[in-house]
Amino acid sequence: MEFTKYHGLGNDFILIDNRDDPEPRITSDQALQLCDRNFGIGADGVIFALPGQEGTDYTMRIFNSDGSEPEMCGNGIRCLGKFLADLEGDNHKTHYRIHTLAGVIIPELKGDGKVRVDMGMPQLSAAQIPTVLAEADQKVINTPIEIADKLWEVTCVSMGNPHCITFVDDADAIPLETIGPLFEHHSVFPQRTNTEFIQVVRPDYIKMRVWERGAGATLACGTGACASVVAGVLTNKSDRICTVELPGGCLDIEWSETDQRVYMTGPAEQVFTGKLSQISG
Ligand SMILES: N[C@@H](CCC[C@H](N)C(=O)O)C(=O)O
Repeated sequence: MEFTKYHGLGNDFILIDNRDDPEPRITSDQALQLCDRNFGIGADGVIFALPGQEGTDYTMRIFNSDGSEPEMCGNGIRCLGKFLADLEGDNHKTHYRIHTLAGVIIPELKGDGKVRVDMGMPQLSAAQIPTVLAEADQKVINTPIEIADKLWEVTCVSMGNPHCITFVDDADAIPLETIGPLFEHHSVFPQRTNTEFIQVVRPDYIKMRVWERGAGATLACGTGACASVVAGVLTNKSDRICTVELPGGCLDIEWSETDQRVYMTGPAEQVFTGKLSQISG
């Protein structure tokens, strides 16, 4: 089976051409093996380009590196946009309507090589995130939660997948490997959560470190960057148009006042193609 490796700011994925079959060619257990950085190809996730449904061009499904299936992936959908264009060749489309478990998401290939994505509207009620940190129809903004003997004020946002955002003075000082899993698996998040630690450099420039559900510390998270700007606006800490600096580079995010949708612009690069010689499971 052929595959292509892409990354978006160092958030890396194995892309599989699955356009002739609505079922992913490999199982979640096999995805876990392929993502292993010593015994497999190495990646933060496996992404499938599947046939479209409900009037869309294609469907995206993704497995995290632990084999779990998230609803959406921001860096991944930019990579998918580039992958589809590469597969379609010279006459490729520039906009794709992609069916995901988080609804229809639209990546647009720009002339400068970047990909701008209409990420849809953020969801803000506790039930939508989901979390039990507030009543089902209430927002979670600057809500205290005790983790590792410390009170953290968190703001929760769903970009189709769950995000828990904390504003800190120094993002580099956060011990991600110890604190990240405590957020991810906390009982107030019934579907676990992605966790972002945000340092506001200026209202139009924030610095983010992320612990991803099902993947751990990654170099970038597109849905996390979108959720963090939404959280910044809700807490009066950031502008609606904001650059997010991640360990792997910068993303430009806009939470539009006009249509309330979030737009993300950033790079996606092909790294290599390969063939799987064997895969068990
Ligand atoms: N890296 C991604 C998010 C991937 C899914 C996430 N780990 C989850 O389980 O929700 C991004 O760029 O958005």
